[in-house]
Amino acid sequence: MPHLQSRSLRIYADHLEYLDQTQLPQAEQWVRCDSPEEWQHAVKSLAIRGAPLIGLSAAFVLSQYAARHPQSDWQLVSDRLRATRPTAVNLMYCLDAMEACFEQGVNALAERAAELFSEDRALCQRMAERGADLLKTGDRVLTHCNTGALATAGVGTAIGALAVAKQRGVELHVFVDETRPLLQGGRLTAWEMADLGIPYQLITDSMAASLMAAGKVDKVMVGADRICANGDFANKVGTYMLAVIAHYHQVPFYVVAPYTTVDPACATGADIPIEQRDPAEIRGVAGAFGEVTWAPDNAPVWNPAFDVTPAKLVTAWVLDTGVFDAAAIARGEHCLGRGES
Ligand SMILES: CSC[C@@H](O)[C@@H](O)C(=O)COP(=O)(O)O
Repeated sequence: MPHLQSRSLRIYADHLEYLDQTQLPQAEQWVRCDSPEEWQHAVKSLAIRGAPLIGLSAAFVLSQYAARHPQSDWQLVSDRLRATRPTAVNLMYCLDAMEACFEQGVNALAERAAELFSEDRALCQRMAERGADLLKTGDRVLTHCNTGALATAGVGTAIGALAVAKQRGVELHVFVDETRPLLQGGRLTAWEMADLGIPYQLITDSMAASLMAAGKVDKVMVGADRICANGDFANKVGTYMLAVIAHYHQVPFYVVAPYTTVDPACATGADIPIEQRDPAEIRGVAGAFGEVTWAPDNAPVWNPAFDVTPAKLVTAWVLDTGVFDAAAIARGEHCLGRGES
């Protein structure tokens, strides 16, 4: 029996198992992870993905490594884990928390990782309830990428809000952006909507503008990988485009995230490091779910995994600590909750 479990992670005393998100929804395959190297491979391939889940799984991998190798250089391993994906700051948050326990030894590390896991579950619930307060029966909500239970220890971020609304009896219709190039929407969010029993329709990312022009979208809700001091935020590439068209069509645009995604050290979006990925993902479909190429071999590619949405396009930032408008963000109120849980 695992000590701790979420929709996509099982924690045992000396190893973890993850639900391989590259195989979903065709197969629900749990994979054992015994080492930092295996974890890095899983995270780079997006078998483990989503800002909170990346950070939480890293905390357990580090604690289990430390228990197995009490004499080795834990800092070196933490540095390697930290460098695996650069954009989502939750990874840095979790590793900072773990490094602060190095001197207290392996038991303290295991306890800290478990605390981070329980904390994330509670943060999800709080932000999801605040997000659900913004939704009413009949709302047609457009979302991007995957922000549900698969990506966190709890109900999720933006999808968490949809799930809580559904539990309250609020009847929604969700438009799911397919989310090119790695199809987190088409594969994972569509699967989670069906699991939650929320009516949805899948669209390609390029259909969002005409859907809004047709008056079919009431709200946009997305997650975040890093929120800056000025409210700019990084999220899955395509989010910025959605924010621009939502602004043009006067559709409210909400970002839902835990305080662990806020990075007060990033003054503006220009400070966020954006991950560049394998050109093969754009030349066709690449990854564990298959490989088909349609572009010319070696076609030059630009493949950023994330983009930055400027604060001026956001209607409100829905955090576990509160719902913040532009004036509250300008006063830095979203940064105040950082460090408290
Ligand atoms: C958990 S929600 C926030 C984000 O992590 C999510 O929207 C996202 O962009 C995930 O990107 P991914 O590359 O799939 O890890």
